[in-house]
Formats: sequence, C-alpha cells, structure tokens
Amino acid sequence: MEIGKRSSNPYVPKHLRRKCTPIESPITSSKAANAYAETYGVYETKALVSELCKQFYGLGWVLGTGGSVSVKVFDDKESKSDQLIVMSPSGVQKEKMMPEDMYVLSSDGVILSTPRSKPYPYNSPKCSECTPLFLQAYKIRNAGAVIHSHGIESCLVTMLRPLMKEFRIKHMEMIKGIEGHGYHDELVIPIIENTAKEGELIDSFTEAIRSYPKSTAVLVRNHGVYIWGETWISAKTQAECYHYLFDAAVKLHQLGLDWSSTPGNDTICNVNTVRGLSENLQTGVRTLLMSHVLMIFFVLGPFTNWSVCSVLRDIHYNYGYLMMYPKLFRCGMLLALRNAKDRRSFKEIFLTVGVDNPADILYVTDNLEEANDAEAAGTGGSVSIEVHDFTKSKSDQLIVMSPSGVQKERMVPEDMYVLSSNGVVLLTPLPKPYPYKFPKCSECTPLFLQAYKIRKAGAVIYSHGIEACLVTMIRPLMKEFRITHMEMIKGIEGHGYHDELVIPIIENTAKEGELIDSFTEAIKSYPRSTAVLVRNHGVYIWGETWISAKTQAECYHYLFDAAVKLHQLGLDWSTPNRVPICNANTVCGNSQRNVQKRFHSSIDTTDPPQDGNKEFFRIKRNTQLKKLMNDYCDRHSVEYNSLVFLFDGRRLRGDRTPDELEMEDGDEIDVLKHQ
Ligand SMILES: CSCCC(=O)C(=O)COP(=O)(O)O
Ligand SMILES: [Zn+2]
Repeated sequence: MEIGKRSSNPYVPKHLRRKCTPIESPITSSKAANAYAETYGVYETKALVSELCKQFYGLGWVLGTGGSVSVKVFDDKESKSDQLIVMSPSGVQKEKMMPEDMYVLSSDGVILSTPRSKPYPYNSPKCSECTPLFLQAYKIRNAGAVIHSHGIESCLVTMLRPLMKEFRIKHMEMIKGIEGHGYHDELVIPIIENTAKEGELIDSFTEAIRSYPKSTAVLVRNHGVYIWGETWISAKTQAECYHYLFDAAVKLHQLGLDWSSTPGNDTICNVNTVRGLSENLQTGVRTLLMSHVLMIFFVLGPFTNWSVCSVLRDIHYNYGYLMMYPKLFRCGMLLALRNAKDRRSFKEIFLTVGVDNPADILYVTDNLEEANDAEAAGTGGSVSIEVHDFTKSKSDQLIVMSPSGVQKERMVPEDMYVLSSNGVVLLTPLPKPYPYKFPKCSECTPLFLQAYKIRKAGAVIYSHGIEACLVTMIRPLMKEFRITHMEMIKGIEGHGYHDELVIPIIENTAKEGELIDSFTEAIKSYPRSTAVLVRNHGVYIWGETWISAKTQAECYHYLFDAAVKLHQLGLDWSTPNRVPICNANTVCGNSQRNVQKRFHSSIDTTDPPQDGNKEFFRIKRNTQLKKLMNDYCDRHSVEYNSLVFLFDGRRLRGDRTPDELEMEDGDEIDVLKHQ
C-alpha cells in the first residue's frame, strides 16, 4: 500500500482519520492509530477499567490475578463495531491497576498500545488471556463491555451439579436485572467445560453465545463466568445480579432447597444485593438535610423567584459542606452543618468556592453566631435555622428519594429526587451523558409514601440483603416471619427481649409498584411491625428517623441471617428452645391457620409413639408415598391439591418411596394447607 494514499484506517474513528498522519501498516505501527490511542476518550476508558478492576477485586471477582475487565471506548461518531477496546493486562494484581497499565486494541483485536514494563518483581506486560473470548462477545453480541469474573459463587454453582450444561433459575427478583428478563422469566445460562488455558475455551464459548442468544453470560465450569452488556454500566449491573443469583443458588442448596425447581405459590424463589447501606444512607441523610434547606428557601420559601440550577457543587469542607449554585445563576448558597469550623474568614471561604462578591451568597446555617459572622462578611443575606426543627410537621416535610436503576455506590447528593410529602416530584436530577440512563425516581416510591403517610415514618429503606430474601423462601407458605428469644429483637422499635417479633410477608409481583395493595394492607394489619418482607425479593423497613430506620435495618438483617443459620443447623428459629426443625413448631411458626395437621409415617412399626399432635400411618418401604398422602386426605375429607406435604423441609413428591428418600421408622411428615 502506498503511504499517504490510504483514505481510511480501520483502527481510527472516522472523524480523526482526516487529521491523522497516513498509516504505514494497518497492523502495528500506525502512527494515527497510536495517536488516537492516546486521546482523552481512551485515557478516560483506561481510568474506568482500572477503577473497575479495583472495585471487582474488592468483590472477589478478579483475584489471584484471575478475571479481567474490558470496555469499548465510546465515540458517538463511530459505530460500535469500530470502536477501540481497552483491556486489562494479564497475570497482574488487579487491585493496583492504573490507567497506564491498560492495553488498547483495535475493534478486531490488534494491539495498538502496550503498557510500559515495570521493574522486578513485576512480569513483562501481557494482554489478558481472555482477549479472544472478549472479542467474540464484542463481535457476535455487539457488546460495549465484557467482564470475566472468578467470583467463588459463579464457580460453585457449576460444581454443585457437575453434569448440568445450563444454570437455570426462576422466581428471583434479581432476574429482572438481567437484560431482556422479567420476574416471571426463567434465567438460563449455558455452562461450558473448563480447559487448561483460557484461550482454548474459544470454540465452546463461541458456540454457547450463538446457541443462547438471550443470555448475556457464559459460565465456565470450575472456573467462573463471562458477562457482557451494551455498556459498562449494563455489564456491571448484570454482573452484580448474576453473582447475587449464583450466591442465592448456593445458599438455597445449602438449605436443602432446589434453586431451579418450578415454584408455584408455595415454593422457592429469589434474591438481590445492595451492600454499603450505611454509606448510601449517609449520602441520603446529607442530601435530606441539604434538600430540606434548599427547598424551604428556594422552592417553597421567600426565594422562589431566584434562578435554581440543579447542578450543585458539593465541596467537602471541614465537618460540613459548602453548596452553592454557580455564579451564573446569580445566587449562591452555603450550607454549613452543625459544628462546622474553619479558621479562615468568610471572605476567604467565599473566594475558594468561586464567588468574588459575597453579596451573591445566601448563607444558610443552623448556628446563629455563624449567621451573624457571614452577614458581617457581606453576604447577600443570611438565614439561621435549626435544621432538626423544621417549621413544618413531619407529615408535611419533604422527602428525598434515591433514583431508580442506578449504580448505588456512585451516588452523590445531586443524583437524588426531592418529593413533596404527598409524592409530587419537586426536584429531578439532571440527566447524565451516555451510557447513563435517563433519571427515574425509585420504583419503590409509592410504597415508601405509604410508610411515610400511614406510619408517620421519617425514613424508609428497601433492602435486597440476601438474608431477607432467604427467610421468605425457606418457608414458602408462611405469611409471617416470627422469631423469639434473640437479643437483637430489642433493637426493633417497641420490642423487648421477651417479645416475639412478627413481620408480615407479602408475595412478590412482576413490578415493584404492583405491591402497593398487599403492602398497604400489611402495614395496616401489623401496626406493631416496622418492616414488611417481600417473598423472593427483600424487605421494606422504616423508622421515625433515619437513625431509627438504619439501626432497625441492621437488627432485622442480623435476625434474618441468624434464622437462616439456625435453619442450616437444623434448628427452628421460631421456637424459644430452638427445637429441631422436624417438630411441630417448624411448620407453624405460629401460623396455626396454615397448619392443618402433622402426621407421622410410622414405617413398618407396630408400636407407634403416643403423641396427641400426630397421626400415624404405615407404609411399605417401596410403596409410593402418594398412597399415604391419599389415605391422609381421605381420612380428613380434604382435596389432595389443597395440601402440601413436606419431609425435612422439602416438598414431598408422591412418586417417591420411603426407600428412595432414606426415610426411617418414626420419621415425620408435615402437612400444610394452601391459603
Ligand atoms: C489464576 S488465573 C488463571 C487464568 C485465568 O483464569 C484468568 O482469568 C486470567 O486472566 P488474565 O486477564 O489475568 O489473563
Ligand atoms: Zn479466568
């Protein structure tokens, strides 16, 4: 090819090609390509991939050097199939990744930029071994980002059922987080067999992604998982959901439950994880405080005619925060939290926030002395308020809500919604550029509003903590979670050590908003409860203040976790003396209306124990249990379909025999009645 004549370079976006020096070779030494590989967009993507590596290391997804991350360099002037690719390097400490450690590849996998070598004991740089697989996901599925995780849960689910070629799971809320799936969809992920080297997976991997067009992941047995999405946000969000589902599957298996069984009303289902609750809460609370002040003065108060811009500059400032509108909008606001201290004069402070004229500033503080000082420094006005003593009653106070479908760990105050007490959205966050989605207020809003209204809550939390989900799945027919004799019950408002804690459980629906009726009924019917569990989903918790909601949330999660662990240990969480779970209390956990009867299948015995709670049946070891179940129904004149038979906490199938289930003489079967 003649140098200088080439009109287009496949490795460089079109808008840059004109400016670039003609390339010498399309493969390696393209100056144009290299020049492009140094542009800001590429640098930004390198920084993003290195940040994700650190984050995923913390989650246990990329550790022991295994696992890798790759993101396409977004460029709106280039079709996605031509965009450059940033790849993490191979065999490195992922938590130490820096932007300059990254590889840049052309869309078809030619290395355009290699990181510099580092001194001993670092190895020479090498591009991720996963590169050929990532390239297939980019090419065949038009992905914008691909993640390879070694998360232990992704490995374990493939090992628990070593012959299975697919991972299948149903009725788990977090399935909704996987692209193209709703709550009622079954999630199916292909499993391919591992090979000695990552690159050798290429054929089976390619076949899997072609054969499962609905799947955005491929599991590799005894190894991990590959996950991709249209953007890095989609890939990361889905990766969180996939790991949550794998974790739930492993835990359900430990609990003796089948994660892939087709659940009816009465069987198993799902889970989700939003960790770092306390950081989110802190952000929420900070925002709550600021937004109250903001709204009182700028929207509802005397300054309604001032220009309000939603872009806030939030500067951490000693113990407090400075918040101001850009000068462009002719107003500034500075909010100092209680105890904010600074040795500098107010004039100096104003200069540091970019306002030359103190008169442009409205200074808001909860401290009268500070307000006086600020006014003396020439502010346009100063207001002293007691931040915890708003002029309005709690039922009239504004509400700050977190947005929907976002990366919760990246939340900043300006991402929040502000609602009136009756749910009218007063402030919407500004949209962010691609690949962020258009802002949307939390789908939980209608339910939160009910807790605010009916229970006069000051804060509401909705948690997908996996333990909250599991407690509802272990006893699929129970309409209440009951627990007694646990110290942490004292942390729940209105409860002492000797009180039984009772939380209503409502059934999950395809959409969050559809829970509204059962949620409202539950909070009205259980006036003592400050929580509502949603089966296969999570828990709503509220309190008089954010501290109360958060403290109770910690106690509730502790109690759910303890219940799951007691169950794993074969103990019944709902009885004071923690009797073994085969005893009568297991099934009822109070709910007498659910418990029809328990009977005892006394197998091949002539001397059944005398126990008034039980009935005794005799059956041969190789006779199908449906005979015994039918006998029970006949004896009580009830429909077979109206009952559920459980053995060792698992649903009993009529076509099994006592031999197959290794039943022993004296074993007990629980009978529950459908509601
Ligand atoms: C213990 S890591 C073995 C190789 C592997 O599975 C892997 O994911 C390596 O990825 P890298 O990006 O470090 O080549
Ligand atoms: Zn790997």
